[in-house]
Amino acid sequence: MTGGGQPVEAALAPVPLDIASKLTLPLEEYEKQHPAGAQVRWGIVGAGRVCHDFVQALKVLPCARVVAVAAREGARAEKFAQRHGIARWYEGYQQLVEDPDVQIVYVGTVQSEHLVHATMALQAGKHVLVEKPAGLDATQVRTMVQLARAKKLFFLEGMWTRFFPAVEHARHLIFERKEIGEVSQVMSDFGFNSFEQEKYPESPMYDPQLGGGALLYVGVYPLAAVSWAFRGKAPDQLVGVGHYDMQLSVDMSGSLALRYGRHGASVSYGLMCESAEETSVVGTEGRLIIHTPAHCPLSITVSSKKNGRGNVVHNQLSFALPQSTPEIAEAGGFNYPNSIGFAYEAAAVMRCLLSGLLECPQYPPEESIVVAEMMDAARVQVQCSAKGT
Ligand SMILES: NC(=O)C1=CN([C@@H]2O[C@H](COP(=O)(O)OP(=O)(O)OC[C@H]3O[C@@H](n4cnc5c(N)ncnc54)[C@H](OP(=O)(O)O)[C@@H]3O)[C@@H](O)[C@H]2O)C=CC1
Ligand SMILES: O=C1OC[C@@H](O)[C@H](O)[C@H]1O
Repeated sequence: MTGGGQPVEAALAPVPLDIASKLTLPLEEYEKQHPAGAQVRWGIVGAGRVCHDFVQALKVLPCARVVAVAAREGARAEKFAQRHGIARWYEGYQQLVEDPDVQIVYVGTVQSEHLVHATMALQAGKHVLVEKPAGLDATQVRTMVQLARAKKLFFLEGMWTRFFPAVEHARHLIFERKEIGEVSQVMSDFGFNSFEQEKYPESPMYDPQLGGGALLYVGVYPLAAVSWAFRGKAPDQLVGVGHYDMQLSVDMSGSLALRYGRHGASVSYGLMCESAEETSVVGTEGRLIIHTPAHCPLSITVSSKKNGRGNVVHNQLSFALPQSTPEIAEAGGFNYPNSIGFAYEAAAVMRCLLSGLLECPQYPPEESIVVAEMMDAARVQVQCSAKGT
């Protein structure tokens, strides 16, 4: 698309990971690059908490326009539309994906429904940004990727972490400036006390039928972090243990070890308590820490190794979030930490659409599949360990 909102016709080859960091731009620069008056018209599937946060973040991007929202119940969609000044609302998602004014659909529904709703949108000829985890397993993710490619439509799993300037800069320092040498070890964790925000046991977060559980909700983040540090490669080996809530049959925490040739990674995640939430990438000549909250980070420390054990020089870098607006405050702020940072992901998506790219170099579909495969492997291991088999 060259502006003006025509559908993307040409599928372009995915951009190699190496140039991902060259797409890092301050938000104003994204806007300047767009042709005058260019707009991307979003439709929102779901009227829950993350949909609210995503729509709030779009408000800092002049190129973004939300034209419609849909919920299972009309009254809920209507209330959401009124709150955010959205022109049209629908009862049921099908009508939204058929709305000719919608160019890209944001799927923010419960995890078990991502495949259903992303497929619905792609079948209707709409580009798709689907919340993490894209699917419940690798087969589901492959199905969506294949469909998007067959229809020459944009598809991205909303692994929003990738688009935070802190992460894009970390990748630039590691892979282009080779600041820490060869990546050798990665440690990443994400845990929070879900009982503070989710009703137990009613919340979808604890319902295996709705895609609940620690691995799919939070384990996906440290696994995706390990994945970028090892350049999207699949690990040679993955072993893991974890804890299950036996009454609900849902996983509540896990610890995984991964081997990549002679290199390795460790990952832990859980829904029962708040962890330090850092990602640490250790190389032969230094290390880089993505500071907490590592799934939506604002700072990193690069440490260069000098001669002699323990002799390192640290350099901390901070990246401010986009500035909020009175309009955002009036609509009730955000439900989740640093959600205004959804603007980075949305800006990158719109930049792709406006320049005809059907896949985001920051998180190519192949990598979503690799991460889903890791989760498939982890699930088997964690289940066995939890059941003592
Ligand atoms: N990137 C991020 O930082 C975050 C991502 N997420 C992800 O967003 C997704 C939704 O999470 P969140 O917004 O917190 O959840 P909510 O419970 O607030 O919203 C759930 C949404 O799912 C829809 N839905 C569709 N079918 C069902 C069903 N059978 N049962 C219940 N709900 C259904 C609801 O639809 P309707 O409105 O039509 O009633 C609602 O919009 C998850 O994939 C989660 O992992 C969540 C938080 C932050
Ligand atoms: O992705 C997420 O899913 C669960 C949320 O509670 C968490 O904050 C988040 O970012």
